[in-house]
Amino acid sequence: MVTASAPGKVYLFGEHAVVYGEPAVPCAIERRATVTVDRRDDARLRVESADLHISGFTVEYDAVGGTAPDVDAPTPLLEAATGYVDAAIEQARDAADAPDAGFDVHVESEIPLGGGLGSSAAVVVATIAAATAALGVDVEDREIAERAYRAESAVQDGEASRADTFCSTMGGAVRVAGDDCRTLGNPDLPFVVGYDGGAGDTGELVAGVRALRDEYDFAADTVSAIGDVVRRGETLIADAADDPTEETLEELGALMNFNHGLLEALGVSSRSLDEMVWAAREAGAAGAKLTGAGGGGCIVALDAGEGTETALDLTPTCEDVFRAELATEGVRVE
Ligand SMILES: Nc1ncnc2c1ncn2[C@@H]1O[C@H](COP(=O)(O)OP(=O)(O)OP(=O)(O)O)[C@@H](O)[C@H]1O
Ligand SMILES: C[C@@](O)(CCO)CC(=O)[O-]
Repeated sequence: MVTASAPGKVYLFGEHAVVYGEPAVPCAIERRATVTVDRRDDARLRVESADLHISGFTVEYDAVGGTAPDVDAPTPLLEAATGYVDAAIEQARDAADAPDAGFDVHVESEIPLGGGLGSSAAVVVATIAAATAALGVDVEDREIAERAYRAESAVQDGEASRADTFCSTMGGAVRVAGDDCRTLGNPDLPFVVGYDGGAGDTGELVAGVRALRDEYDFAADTVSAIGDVVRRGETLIADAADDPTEETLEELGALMNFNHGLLEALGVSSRSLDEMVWAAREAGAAGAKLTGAGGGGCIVALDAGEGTETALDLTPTCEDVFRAELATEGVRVE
């Protein structure tokens, strides 16, 4: 039995635009997905996740030959339950050259599903790390990240960037542009997260932005403008390494506000996300924006004081609010 965990993330800047090669800066946060795998004697895969909203639901199916799982549940639900774990196990088998390896997989996660905190990336990264360790192969972090990207990309029909999976693997703040993935160290940023209890469909939201960008030059320009915001923002990250000054936080916050406006223009915000963003700003946050794919889920604000937490607590559309510590450690075998 091997257990591995990997962190979720918030985007300081750059989601969606990163799908088109612009840079993005996600930061790993101390909310982790933990995956335990057990080798089986056969080639089957059994996935168990307490966090999926299909209570008591486990799936067991033949991993070889694509035999459909023998359970009475609608296909989309099944795909949601198994898709990412399945693709991650496929990557682990490939890394270990063990195409017939079967596993019992147990997933536990502190990351809300589809809420913009990178739940799928964390599950995929932790699954690959646990399963490769169980198969006795030593896989470097960069290879885990690349394989996790391939797994996400396969599930999301090729519409994924390397940002979520690289960040979850490496921890800290990272910069991703296309296949250029770098670590940026551990900025000391006072992240506050507000969660509306909802979720967005990443695939649909990414497809929506693509359609806008194809139809309107100004939508393509909006995507490029997000890239400009990121290029400006990343120059401030080094200043935020240790006890950032108020000016650094103010400028980072202003750029986050700008980034949110551009995402809003691309149609990926929602009323509840906007309400939480405004509650944070009015409470004195240096800046606030949605994080991740959008549509519903989480916002991230920068506020070293108590104001944003108090204001979000009082915001009717906000279901949960918490201070998010940077996860300096990425994936780890426990
Ligand atoms: N604990 C879990 N157990 C099993 N599958 C999970 C778990 N958490 C996430 N997933 C899978 O990931 C999917 C959500 O991934 P999706 O990329 O849509 O959102 P996200 O990663 O949380 O948000 P974002 O991409 O906006 O950061 C779920 O539908 C499920 O298939
Ligand atoms: C919307 C998006 O940019 C981030 C989702 O967390 C999609 C991706 O980068 O794969």
